[in-house]
Order: sequence, then structure tokens, then C-alpha cells
Amino acid sequence: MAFLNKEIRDGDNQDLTEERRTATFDTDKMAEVIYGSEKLARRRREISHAVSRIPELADSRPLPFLDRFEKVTEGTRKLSVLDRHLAELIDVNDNGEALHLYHEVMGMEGHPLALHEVMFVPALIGQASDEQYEKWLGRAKRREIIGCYAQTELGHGSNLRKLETTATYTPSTQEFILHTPTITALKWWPGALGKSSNYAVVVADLIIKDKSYGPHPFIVQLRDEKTHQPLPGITVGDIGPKMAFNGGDNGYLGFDNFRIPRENLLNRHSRVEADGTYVRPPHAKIGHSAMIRVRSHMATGQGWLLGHALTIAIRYSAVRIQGFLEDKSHEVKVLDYQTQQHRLFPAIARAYAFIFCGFETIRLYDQLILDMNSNGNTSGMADLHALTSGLKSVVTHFVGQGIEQARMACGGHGYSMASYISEIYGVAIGGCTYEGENMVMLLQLARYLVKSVELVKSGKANQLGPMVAYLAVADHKVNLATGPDSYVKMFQYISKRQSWKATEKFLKFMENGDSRDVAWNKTAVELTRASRLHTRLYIMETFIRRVESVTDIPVKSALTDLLNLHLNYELLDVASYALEDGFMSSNQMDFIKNQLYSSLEKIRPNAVSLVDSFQFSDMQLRSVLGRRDGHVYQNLFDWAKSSPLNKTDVLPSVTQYLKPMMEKAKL
Ligand SMILES: CCCCCCCCCCCCCCCCCCCCCC(=O)SCCNC(=O)CCNC(=O)[C@H](O)C(C)(C)COP(=O)(O)OP(=O)(O)OC[C@H]1O[C@@H](n2cnc3c(N)ncnc32)[C@H](O)[C@@H]1OP(=O)(O)O
Ligand SMILES: Cc1cc2nc3c(=O)[nH]c(=O)nc-3n(C[C@H](O)[C@H](O)[C@H](O)COP(=O)(O)OP(=O)(O)OC[C@H]3O[C@@H](n4cnc5c(N)ncnc54)[C@H](O)[C@@H]3O)c2cc1C
Repeated sequence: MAFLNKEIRDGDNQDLTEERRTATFDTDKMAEVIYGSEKLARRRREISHAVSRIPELADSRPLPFLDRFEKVTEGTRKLSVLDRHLAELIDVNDNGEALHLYHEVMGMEGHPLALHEVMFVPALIGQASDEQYEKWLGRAKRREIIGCYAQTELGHGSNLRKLETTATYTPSTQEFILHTPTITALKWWPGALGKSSNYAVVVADLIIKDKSYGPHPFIVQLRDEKTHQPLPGITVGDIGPKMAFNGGDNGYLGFDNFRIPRENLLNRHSRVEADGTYVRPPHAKIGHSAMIRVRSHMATGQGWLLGHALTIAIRYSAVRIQGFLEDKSHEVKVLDYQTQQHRLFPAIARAYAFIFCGFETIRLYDQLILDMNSNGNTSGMADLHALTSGLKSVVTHFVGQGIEQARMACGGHGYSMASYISEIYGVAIGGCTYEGENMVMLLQLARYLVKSVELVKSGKANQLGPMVAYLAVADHKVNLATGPDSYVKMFQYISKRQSWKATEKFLKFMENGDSRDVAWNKTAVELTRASRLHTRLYIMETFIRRVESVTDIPVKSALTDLLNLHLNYELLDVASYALEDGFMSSNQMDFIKNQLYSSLEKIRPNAVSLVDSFQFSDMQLRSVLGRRDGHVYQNLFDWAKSSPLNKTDVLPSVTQYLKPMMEKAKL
């Protein structure tokens, strides 16, 4: 008999097999929805299979047992093996295939090429002129040179206008002089800067004839191409261990009056003529395109991270037997407890929702770059900036929360690095900080919302973009029983009310004499609330749109269950906003809760299959608890036995320190 869940194999843990038999949809078909196409879903499986046949690509030891030095070496070793096999394993021009291959083989702990691919090359594509493409892009794409993105400094990351690294133009030699005037001006944090990169896109304050023109991107050679030694005038190194990404070499960088030619200002959009005349870009923030790109990709990337942690937690919850329900002679799977389901299922729905939403922002980003590079059209920038600022903040926050719940849902074993969840958590929550600290980015979206409310107030609602059109719509009560649209309307009401309240509060402070900045700061918490609500509304709407477009009926039906759970969970979470003015009734509140609990029951038989559909191979999962076959206990024991601490029965620490202490106590 053919099973709809393609993960079933002989010899697997019976409890997991039992779960997989209840799947109501084909997991291969669900994977097509998760990865956006039949081709990519299939290619992922083929690539994983091909990788499993190249033993050198496997981790030589479980990564949690490696120290930092070993992690960096192991990552680079695998990268070089991968380089030899690249063309046979993937279509190198297909980003989706590349991304999967690198995740599979390299894990998530960072490696020398991560920032090269994620920011250095994209910064060149977005910011370099055709002549600069000619000179640098081919070399970068072929990886003759390895680059990173060096913007953040020891003293400033969020407030780019106060970056202290200077790039002073000297017309006599037609050069820029890069300089680090203070300790706080040291570049600090850039991934792959410390030890791996020999080039960087450096963001520095452009100064011409004593006048500052603000941050601009320059391509800078840091190390000798033959010896890899830092060039004279460059100080560069690794910033030390971090919460995660310890296979990566985030670095520091200082310049001592380091000269680069005029042609090294990335000048697709702005340039400096030989005589020092500055030519402005068509949009003041166009130099930020590499950041907008990563933010646009973050929702899908983070959704997959959440899916990774949930695959581990859900599979383990189907294998872990503890406690009783009705029958006191048989213990049950912990997945049968309502609390366990409530802990994990809404996070599955969010993982799916974030991925779907991310596909939309990636499409919008690609369109923006096309418009900018073909005809200098930057009209989509402000909208995309506002949208991705909110999205990266909301998504990373909830993904962190979801992964932490996944850890707790695995009880004690979740706390062991055998689960791998702590690593996933460390990587995911880095996203709360990088590419714009979450609060700072929520406040960027808030600027957009306040401006939109002000437009409505001044009778210009017709100028609102489609994403904020609801800010002008009249309120009317909704009947939640009529389906997803009524949830959207309720959420619109809540989101609109918060945006309006925060704007009114802000304007009132100004009317009472506060400056704009002080009034803004006094309203900031309310403003971030408005941004979160707006973003959650957008996520909800994209989730609905995506489910509506699915054609495979069983897949659509399983997704509809997830969507219903999401709608009720989200609305319940923010209900107090609508309860406080009586817009939502307590009967409606009860309705939402009951819907939520019945969604949990509906999803229960498909839970394992919903996470199996992410199709993470055991290699990519790197989790003893989450393995596809579910043989948890023997593998945990084997994993523990492989700990370097267990190589000998008596450790030197015991003979040297513990024993003498005990002996002394006997005297
Ligand atoms: C391997 C092979 C794979 C191959 C496949 C490859 C596939 C790739 C897949 C990738 C998967 C991902 C995985 C990740 C991995 C981990 C990587 C980690 C990377 C981490 C990198 C970093 O971490 S790298 C540093 C980021 N560091 C920031 O992120 C600073 C935040 N800080 C700001 O970004 C600015 O400081 C901030 C706040 C905007 C204020 O900027 P500011 O002061 O200049 O501006 P103001 O606030 O005054 O605003 C004045 C007006 O400008 C408007 N505006 C501002 N920005 C705008 C903009 N961009 N576009 C339009 N409009 C903009 C604003 O909306 C206002 O508009 P209005 O006046 O109309 O209201
Ligand atoms: C894993 C990782 C990888 C990174 N990779 C890179 C890289 O490749 N290249 C690179 O250039 N950088 C990189 N960074 C740096 C990163 O982009 C910055 O750390 C980030 O932008 C936050 O800036 P900050 O550190 O200055 O935080 P701060 O701004 O100092 O934040 C501290 C606190 O101040 C608050 N705050 C700051 N400004 C405001 C404001 N205006 N209003 C309200 N609150 C405010 C924040 O909300 C936060 O609570 C990386 C960071 C990490 C963690």
C-alpha cells in the first residue's frame, strides 16, 4: 500500500510510523508548497541523496563536541570538498538549490562564504556600475576573491548616520583615504571578516572638501591575494566566541589612512567626479539595498529555522511516552496532551505563514532591483523598506519564541545539545539583532504608519498604498463564523485603532509643546505595538492568499486547518485591544477559544506529517532527538558515549584537583 507520508520506512520507531499512516495528504506535495515549486522540492531530495553518497561531506564528528577552532577548520574543510563537487551536485545558477546544499552540508554554524553569498555579491549587484561589474563581479562570483559586508562599528550599528569610519576624497591623487579615527570607529561584527575574507564592501562616511555626504559603500582589498596577509594600513581579526555562528569568523577592522582609487566607490547610483564633484543617487537610501535584500529573505529563512526545531520537537513528542489519559495501563505519547499541542501546533502554523509571506517579499525585492537597475525607478523602496522592517522584527521574535517552546516541549532532552535546538535558537535569535535591531526597525515601520494616518486625517486617503488602505476604512461589526475574511476585518479594526491611537498620542504631545523627537520617544512603545499589529495582519492576509491558491485538495484541506488555527490563535492573542472598547464581545472571545481547541484536535493526526513535509534530512537536522527513524534512546546513549569526556574513566581534573580535596577532607 502506498502511504501519503513518504517518510515511512521498515525498522522505524512504530509510534512514528503509526503517526505517518494517518496523514491525509501527500508530504511530497506539501513540500512543493513549502519550497515554492515541484522542481525545488524534488531537487532538494535529490541533492540530499547525492550528498549522502559523498562521505567526505559528512561532519567528521557531531558539531556540539567541537571547540571553536575545530568548528572553523571543519567548516572550511567541508567547503573545499563541496567546491570540488559543486557542479555535479547543483545547478550553480539556482539560488534555491545552492541554499539547500549549503544548509545540508555546512549546517548553520557559519562558514567563510556565507556573507560572501548573502551580502558581498548582492551589494556589488545592487551598487556597482557596469564597469565595476566587469572588474569585480565575475571574480567574486567565481570566488577568486572572498568578500564580506563591513558596516557596523564598535560604537554604532543602528544609527548609520553616525558611522565614524571616514573616506576622504583627495582630488590630487584621485583616491579615497579610509581612516578609523577612534576605537569606536573600528568595524565590528561583519561575518567572515576576521580571518576568511580578502575583500570587503566597507560602508564609510564620504567626505569631500571637508563636507560629509553620509555613509557610502566602497570595495576594499584587505589582504594580499597571494599570502592572505593583511595589507599595510589594515588591522583585522576575529571578535571571539558568540551565542551561535561559532564556525564563522565575525571580525573587526581598522584603517590607518588606507588609500583606495576613486573607482572603488560603488558608483551605480552616486559617484564622485575626478574634481570632487558629487553626483547624488536617485534615492537617498539606495545604498541600503543589500540590507533590504537580506531583510526580504529573512521571513522564509526564519520560517525554515522554526520548521527545523519543530520537526525535532514534534517527532520526539510522538516517540516520548509519559503519563496517562483514560487507560491507566498504557502511557500515552506526550503529543496527545492538549498543552503539548497548544505549545507546538500554533508554531507550525506560524512557520508555514512566515515562509509564504517571505515568498511575497522576495518577489517584491526582485522587482525593485529590476526597476532600479533598468530605469532607475526607486518608487517601491519606501513601501518595501517599511514592510520588511516590520516583518523581520515580528518574524524573528516569534521564531525565537517558537523554538524556545520546542525546546521545552522536549523536556530534559531538549536542553541537551543532542537535540540541536539550542544551536537553532542561537542562530535564529541573531536575526532579532542583525539587519536592524528589532525595536529600531519596528519604529521605521511606525514612521510609515503615522504618515499614512496623517494622510487620512488630511483627507488624502486616496494616496494610501494597498497595504495600508484599511487605515481609512469605516468600522463595522463582524460575524467571525463567516470565515477568514471576518478575522481579517476584526484584525484590521484592531490594527487600525492602534495606529490611530498611537498617532493621536504622538500629535497631542507635539501640540502640548514637545519637539517631534521627544513626542516620538514618549509614544514609542505604542508605536511599536501598532507596527507589530500591522505586520501580523499582513502575515495573516498572505497566509490566506497562499492557501486559497493551492490546487491539491488534500494539501489545501490540511493547510486550511493550520490557517484556522493561526487565525484563532492570532486573534486571541490580541483580543484585549478589541475587548477594551467593546468591539469584540465575550461571546466572540469564547467562540475563538473553542475554534482554537477544535483546530488542535483536527491537526493532531497530521502533526508529524506537517513537519515531515519540510523534508529535512537527518544530516541537515543534526539532531539525535529528531531523526527520521525515531530511535531516540539508543542514539542518545551512543551520542553521550562519544563525548570526549568519556574517553577515559578518570579525568586529569579528578586526579589533579578533586581527589586531593577529598583526600584532604579525610585527614
Ligand atoms: C552560501 C550560499 C548561499 C547562496 C544563496 C543565497 C541566498 C540568500 C538568502 C538569504 C537568507 C538570509 C539568511 C541570513 C544569514 C545571516 C546573515 C547575517 C547578516 C547580517 C548582516 C548585517 O547585520 S549587516 C548590518 C545591518 N545593519 C543595519 O541593519 C542597521 C540598521 N539601521 C538602518 O538600517 C538605518 O540606520 C535606519 C534605522 C533604517 C535609519 O536610517 P536613517 O537614519 O538613514 O533614516 P531615518 O530614520 O532618518 O529615516 C529617513 C527616511 O528614510 C527612510 N528610509 C530609511 N532606510 C530606508 C531604506 N532602506 N529604504 C527606503 N527608505 C528608507 C525612512 O523610512 C525615512 O522615511 P520618511 O522620512 O519618509 O519617514
Ligand atoms: C550574528 C550577527 C551577525 C552580524 N553580521 C554583520 C555583518 O555581516 N555586517 C555588519 O556590518 N554588521 C553585522 N552585525 C551587526 C548588526 O547589524 C548590528 O549589531 C545591529 O544592526 C544592531 O546594532 P547595534 O549593535 O548598534 O545595536 P544598538 O543600536 O546599540 O542596540 C542596543 C539597544 O538600543 C536600542 N536602540 C538603539 N537605537 C534606538 C532608537 N533609535 N530608538 C529606540 N531604541 C534604540 C535597541 O533597540 C537596543 O535595545 C551582525 C550582528 C550579529 C549579532
